[in-house]
Amino acid sequence: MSATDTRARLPIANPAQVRRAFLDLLAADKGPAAQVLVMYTLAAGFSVAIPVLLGRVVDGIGAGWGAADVNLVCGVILGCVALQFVLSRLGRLAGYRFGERAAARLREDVVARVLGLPLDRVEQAGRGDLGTRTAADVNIVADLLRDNGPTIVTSLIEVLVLYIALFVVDPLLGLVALLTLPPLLLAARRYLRQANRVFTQQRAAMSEAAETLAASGSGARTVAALAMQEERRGLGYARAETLFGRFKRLIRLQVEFFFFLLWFNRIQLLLTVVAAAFWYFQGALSIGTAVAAITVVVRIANPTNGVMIHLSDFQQGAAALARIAGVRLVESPSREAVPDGNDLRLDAVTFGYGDGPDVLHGLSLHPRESERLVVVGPSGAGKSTIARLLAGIDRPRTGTATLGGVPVCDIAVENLRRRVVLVTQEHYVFTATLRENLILAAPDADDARLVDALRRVDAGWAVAAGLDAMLGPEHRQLTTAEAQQIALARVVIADPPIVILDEATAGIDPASAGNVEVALAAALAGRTVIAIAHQLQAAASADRIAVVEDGRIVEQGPHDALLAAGGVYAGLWHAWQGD
Ligand SMILES: Nc1ncnc2c1ncn2[C@@H]1O[C@H](COP(=O)(O)OP(=O)(O)OP(=O)(O)O)[C@@H](O)[C@H]1O
Repeated sequence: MSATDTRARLPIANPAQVRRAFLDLLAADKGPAAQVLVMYTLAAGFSVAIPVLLGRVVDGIGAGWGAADVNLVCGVILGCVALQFVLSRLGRLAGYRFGERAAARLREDVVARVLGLPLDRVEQAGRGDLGTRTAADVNIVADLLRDNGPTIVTSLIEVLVLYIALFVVDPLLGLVALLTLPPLLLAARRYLRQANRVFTQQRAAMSEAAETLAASGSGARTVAALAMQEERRGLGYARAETLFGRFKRLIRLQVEFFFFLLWFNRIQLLLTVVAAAFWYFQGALSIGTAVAAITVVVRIANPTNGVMIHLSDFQQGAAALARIAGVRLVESPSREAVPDGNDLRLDAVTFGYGDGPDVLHGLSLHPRESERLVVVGPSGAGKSTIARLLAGIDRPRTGTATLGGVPVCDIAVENLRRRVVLVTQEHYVFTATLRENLILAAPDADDARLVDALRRVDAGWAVAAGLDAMLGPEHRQLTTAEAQQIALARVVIADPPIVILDEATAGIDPASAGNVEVALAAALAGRTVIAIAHQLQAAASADRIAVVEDGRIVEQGPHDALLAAGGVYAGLWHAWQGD
């Protein structure tokens, strides 16, 4: 199968869909979300009371208050400080709890959705895109919900309450402070627009870089065999360079905006001080009111900066959520058809990958029950594509691929895999226990059935290790032959009537070939087998051989008959024999 770097990316949710996804997250935990909001609002209220009361003390001293009055108000101020501290801590704690729960829900949801995606869509999307969405993007949204989200909400509430308080203290000074806001809002809007664009580009560049890295890593042997190291390295550097450029642009934008913020705070304070001084000397306001208003404006700077600085986090979170919610937009055709029996067949199918040309041209193939059918043909003829259509991974463009009279792609995956199992060269062993690796094939299988399957595929080493043994790179690293035995044990456990083998035994070193042969014979006994073969050795003993050339079946029959016919198969056979 050829791997390309131009992939059909998964969709990205539009702003309305992102809002919906965000509201869904909030709605799933309404109570705690409301609790966070109430605590922060109360904390902001007490925080605003402090400068207002301070102004009272200043005016009170001017009006001849005694020590008892001053002490009383100062005591109230201290009480406000304590309450504000306690409430904001409690709010933060509730915010963290809410954020953690929401992040966990999001993570579980996206993993479940990715696992439910049609296989051809997963392949088209590529590991980089899916990996970025399920890991990096979920982390960004989780951070937003846990850390920056509560900070933005607190800061926003505090800013609102402080402006209201400023108007209550002195409407004219409130107006002066408010007049400085339009330039800030305009600058924030401009910054967000640019940052959004750069951030989206940066995320895309990150996916591309991850994709290139994953493809070069998993295809390392092919890269080495085709001497493509320089090309892959060049592509990797180019993608990393693009990513670095996007990072730099984002940071430059942030630095410029933060510099603007610094000057905004200073100018807002300067204007308020000048206006307060002017109206004080005019006798329009008391010194206490001036002190209270100026203290409020000083306090406004911090939460304003908090909101502004975290706005880009909010935006990054929204962009990440758009990518996560995009996974939901992939249409998964409903698979509710129920096959009547296990008759698997291709009838006049044409198929091509993506928008590419047809690679199968009106091909028909009908494996009979318990038949051992071997499909041979030159490289690129379409053998693996036939296996994919039979296994229900891809849907034909025209013609039909049916099992028990219904389209294979319309059968629920769990139902289909009980009847048809595809074994490829890629035998994935998960970092998990041996039991967990086996039980994937039949979740209700008990230990005795698992051990029996291991014995049947001659995996004595696995029986000795025990079902609780951990497998995977950091535990027990399996050889290719051992991984293959696990894959074949899964077939025995799943016990399907039909098995499709796509180069399942390729890549095995001759020393282990004996073990694998035993395992294979055990896994295939009594089943209908469709084997895609490169080694013609396997074909000689087949019930029937189908020869594929350029997406068409050009010959069919048993080995001896095809050899005697002297056609394409005979040519391949003699070439393989080295005659
Ligand atoms: N994912 C894909 N995207 C685009 N084209 C593909 C893809 N997989 C296969 N093809 C193309 O489809 C055609 C048939 O490929 P297929 O892998 O089915 O052939 P094959 O006979 O199994 O070849 P091989 O023996 O080399 O595996 C080839 O031209 C191949 O380049």
